[in-house]
Amino acid sequence: MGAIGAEDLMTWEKLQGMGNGSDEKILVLVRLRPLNEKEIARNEVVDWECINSTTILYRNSLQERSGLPTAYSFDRVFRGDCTTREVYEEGTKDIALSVVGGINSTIFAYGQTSSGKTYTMNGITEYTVADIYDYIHKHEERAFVLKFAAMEIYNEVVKDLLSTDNTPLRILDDPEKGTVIEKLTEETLRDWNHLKELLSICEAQRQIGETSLNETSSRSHQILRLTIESSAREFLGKGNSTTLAASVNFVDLAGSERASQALSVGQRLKEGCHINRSLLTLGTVIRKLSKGRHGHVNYRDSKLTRILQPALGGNARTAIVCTLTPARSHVEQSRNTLLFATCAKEVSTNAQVNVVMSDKALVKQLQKEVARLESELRSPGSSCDHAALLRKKDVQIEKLEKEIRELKKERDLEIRELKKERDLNHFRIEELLRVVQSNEASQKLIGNQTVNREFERNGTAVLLLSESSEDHSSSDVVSDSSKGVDESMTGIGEYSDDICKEVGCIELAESESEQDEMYESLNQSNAENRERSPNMWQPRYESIIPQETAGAVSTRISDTESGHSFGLLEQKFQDLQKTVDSLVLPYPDSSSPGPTSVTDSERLKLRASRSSRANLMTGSTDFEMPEQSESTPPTVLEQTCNGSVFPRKHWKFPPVIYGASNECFSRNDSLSSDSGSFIDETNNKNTQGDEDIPTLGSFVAGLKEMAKLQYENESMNQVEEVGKRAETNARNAAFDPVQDWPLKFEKLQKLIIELWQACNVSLVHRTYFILLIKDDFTDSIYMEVEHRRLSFLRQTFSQGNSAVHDGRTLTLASSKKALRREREMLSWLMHKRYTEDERRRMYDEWGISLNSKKRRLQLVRLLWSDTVNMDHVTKSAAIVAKLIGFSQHGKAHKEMFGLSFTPPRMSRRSFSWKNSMASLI
Ligand SMILES: Nc1ncnc2c1ncn2[C@@H]1O[C@H](COP(=O)(O)OP(=O)(O)OP(=O)(O)O)[C@@H](O)[C@H]1O
Repeated sequence: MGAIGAEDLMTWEKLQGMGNGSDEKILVLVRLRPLNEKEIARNEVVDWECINSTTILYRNSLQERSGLPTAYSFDRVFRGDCTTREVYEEGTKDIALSVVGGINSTIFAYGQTSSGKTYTMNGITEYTVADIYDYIHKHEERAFVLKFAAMEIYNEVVKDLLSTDNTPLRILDDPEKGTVIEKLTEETLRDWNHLKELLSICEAQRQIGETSLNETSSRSHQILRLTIESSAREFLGKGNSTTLAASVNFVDLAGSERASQALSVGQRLKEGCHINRSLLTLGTVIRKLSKGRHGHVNYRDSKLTRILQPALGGNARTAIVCTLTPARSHVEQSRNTLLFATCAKEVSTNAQVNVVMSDKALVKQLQKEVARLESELRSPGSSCDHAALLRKKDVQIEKLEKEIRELKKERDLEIRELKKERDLNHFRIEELLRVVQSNEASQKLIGNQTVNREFERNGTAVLLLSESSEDHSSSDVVSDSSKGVDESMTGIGEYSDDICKEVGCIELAESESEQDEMYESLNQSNAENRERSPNMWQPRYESIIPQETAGAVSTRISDTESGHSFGLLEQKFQDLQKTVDSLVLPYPDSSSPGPTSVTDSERLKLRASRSSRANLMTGSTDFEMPEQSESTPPTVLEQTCNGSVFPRKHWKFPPVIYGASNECFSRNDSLSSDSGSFIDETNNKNTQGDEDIPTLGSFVAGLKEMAKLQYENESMNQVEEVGKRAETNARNAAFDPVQDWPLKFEKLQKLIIELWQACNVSLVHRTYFILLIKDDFTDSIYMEVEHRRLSFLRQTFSQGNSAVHDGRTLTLASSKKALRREREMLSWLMHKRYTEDERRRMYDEWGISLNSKKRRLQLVRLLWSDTVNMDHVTKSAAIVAKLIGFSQHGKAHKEMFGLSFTPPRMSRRSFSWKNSMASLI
């Protein structure tokens, strides 16, 4: 069964003028019956009046004041004196007879018990069937087949009224036919009399129920279904006939006094045990449908609504006759019936003519449809439309693909950034863990150490912490007493290295107040110690506390634009340090004695060292030395090279020299960030220890300084550079700085290594540099600047000139001397960092006889001596790194100290040092 085609519809419309497949509201009729005998006997008052053909009015003066509506309008209302014939003719006939034209229809009778439902429905059924037969007789050109079925729904059980078998019937869902009742008797009517017989059977069946159970008739639903199929006689037997098929349902519902509860709330809903489920669901379905066909409609909640689903918002024309009892005593039920009717009149159905086509007719129909579509495709206008549509779609697809590509790119970038951040965090955590572990180890070490104070040969007092467990090999002791290095000095190195250096590198940002407190503590302790031993603390302070710090650099440059940006970088750096601090804490200090026994002097030293590192790393400015430092004799270097005295500037290692140009080197206000880590070379001959090793912090500060100076220089030359750039770019059109960097890196690295050697640059500096600065393009700025500085320095030295840096004059001779001192210090550290076995293996590897003297010194002198062999360079760097306690986590160090930076994406045309520097900010 399916919707009829246009031609068939026209045929039907000609016949009936209806069934065009559009939405149609349910027809709602209200029939008021007259007072019955009992009611008259009770002197019931009639409160309802049909004031016209569509409106019924409640006339009770008391109720009028209750605020409830008094007038109700419907499609048609019938007074008590109206006959059923009138109700049929003027109300339901049109809908009921739709069935002959292939349109499903349903007529409901709804109302409270004894309101006249059965009375009305019996009449309507009879008149309809009579009219159907009349129609059949008048349309002999068509062959009709009538089938009749009847059922009753009681207590949600479906019963066949044409069968004596009381077995409940099942409701099934058929994919083609929709909802069907299994095994329901369907009689093909022979004639009108036959139908009358069947109706009698139904009545009898219901009658049985009525007698066996009180009120059954008012609590059961009866559905009489008449199905009509019709075909044009001329096509019958030819295989191409079209059949119209539809059913009309006559539904006599249960008494609505139960149904009213479905429309009520509160107290009445509690009477659930008496509520007829099918009526309740009918009310709910009608209410939902009255608000439009939105959302789920619970047809399947009851047998009635499931069976009559097409009549409730589906493919059917529907009429509801609401019957009313006029008596005042039933006013509440009457109102509920009118409420239901009001909802029902808002419900729409969509009836269509149902046609059953023979296979042949179906093929013919399909062929016609194919022909129509082919002709559409062939017509030039439509194909042109298709082409245009396709082009439009193509453009849309392209646009979408582009958007997807963009989004993908953005996502990839984000992922890359996140990965970088993750890696950085990973390294930071590893580094922190390492430092925390070192810190713990250091604290244990302090607890185990014994405190010794000895006066050195030069009369300087130092605090010695020697580990009782330390086993020193006499063969490895540097015997040159003139160097002032003694085995008993080991403790200093251990102490400062484990506590001051490693912790100092991480334990960075001290608050200003804490620094002040430390400074006071230092002064106080100094004063006390001066009383005990006037010179005792002096060298120590000199060796530990820096005069200028990396922070001084940022302060100094903060006036300039580039300095301001550089300051931001420093700020970033400090933020990181704070985070590190929070992770490293609690750290034993004088205010919170740790579990180990640490003397005041040890604590003092610890704090002094901490302060120095903190000061160095945080970039705090002008951490003034205790006044004793003022009396420190000027270094030989300072006196001989510069001719003037620079209090508190002490150099022990070959200087790490930075500076963009002559002016930069000679700037008196340029404070070397690493100077603070160099100690007096004359006064401290005997106090050498690895605490004197330039820290990674100082190295980093130096790198930043040189990069910053380069940036400043670039800024000054910017105008000039812009002019040259076009020419350079044109010349280097095929040059990609990023892609070509690895090659350039190799060349630069070679040159730098040679220059280090030529300029006697500190081995520690070389090691830091080689381990931190790799062939990553982001490091290119440091490589370039280092190369420029060294080139300048070698040129200066070769001309016999001296370079002035940080107020100090540097010459080839002085740098040589400093390098020699550094080698001595490193040789002394060798027995600390390497076991005897390890040292022996190294001597063997480096071709040093085990019987020879000063083997450590011999080895250290070999380090960094070959500028061509990269294997030699790598091994040298590894050994120096181990000696100075520098971990190989180059990347972690770079990230931690803010050395790593990603240059902005640059094209060949825009590449410049300024861009590289800008990315530092
Ligand atoms: N319009 C009417 N004119 C005269 N008598 C009527 C009318 N309507 C109903 N009656 C009479 O009222 C009585 C009850 O009618 P009917 O049985 O049709 O009510 P009902 O609503 O079907 O009740 P139930 O729900 O209990 O089956 C019947 O005796 C019937 O003849």
